[in-house]
Amino acid sequence: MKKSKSLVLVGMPGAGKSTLGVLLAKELALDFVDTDVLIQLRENRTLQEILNETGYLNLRRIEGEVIESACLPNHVIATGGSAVYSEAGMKNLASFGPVVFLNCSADELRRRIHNYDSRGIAKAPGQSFEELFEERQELYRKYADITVDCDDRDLQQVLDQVLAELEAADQSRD
Ligand SMILES: Nc1ncnc2c1ncn2[C@@H]1O[C@H](COP(=O)(O)OP(=O)(O)O)[C@@H](O)[C@H]1O
Ligand SMILES: O=C(O)C1=C[C@@H](OP(=O)(O)O)[C@@H](O)[C@H](O)C1
Ligand SMILES: [Mg+2]
Repeated sequence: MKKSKSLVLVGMPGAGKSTLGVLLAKELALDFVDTDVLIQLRENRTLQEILNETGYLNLRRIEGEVIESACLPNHVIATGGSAVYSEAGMKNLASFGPVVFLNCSADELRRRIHNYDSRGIAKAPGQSFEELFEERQELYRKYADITVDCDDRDLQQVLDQVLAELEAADQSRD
C-alpha cells in the first residue's frame, strides 16, 4: 500500500511547528491539523486548564491517546512539543508520512519564547528550560526522518528548506 502524503512536524515549543505547518499545507495542497487543537476539542478545555487541573503527566497521557488514535492521511500535522514522549503516538503519526524535526538552538528558542513558565509546557515543576531542551533533543532526533536547522532562518527560508529536503528524500527513494 502506498504511504499517505502526510508530513509530521516535531520540535520544541517555539520551533515554528504550528506557524510553518499552515504554510506547508498551502504549499503542498494538503489539509492541516494541529494536534494541540485535537486535544482541546476532545477535552473541551484548554491545554493550560488541563495542566493546571490535572498536571503535566496527565496532559502527556491525553496527548499520547489523541495522537495514537488519530487518522490523518494527507495532512501536515503540527504536533505539540511533548508529543515525542508517546512512542505509540509517534509510531501512529509516522505511519502517515515522514517526521520533520524543526531544530532550533536553546538560545534561538529563548529569543522567541518569553513566557516559558506560563506557556503551558508539559514539564516537571522546577525543570529548567535547558534541562528540558537536553532531555527532548534526544527524542526529536530518535523520531526524525528529516532534520531542518531553523536558527538564522526566517519562516520562508525554513519553508523552502523543508520542501527541498522532502524533494531530496523523494528522489533518493526513486
Ligand atoms: N523561522 C522563524 N523565525 C522567526 N520566528 C519564528 C520562526 N518560526 C516561528 N517563529 C515564531 O516563533 C513563535 C512560535 O511559533 P509556533 O509556530 O507557535 O511554534 P510551535 O508550534 O513550534 O510552538 C511564533 O511567534 C512564530 O511566529
Ligand atoms: O512542549 C510542550 O510541553 C507543549 C507544547 C505545546 O505545543 P507547542 O510545541 O506547539 O508550543 C502544547 O502541546 C502543550 O502546551 C505542551
Ligand atoms: Mg504549536
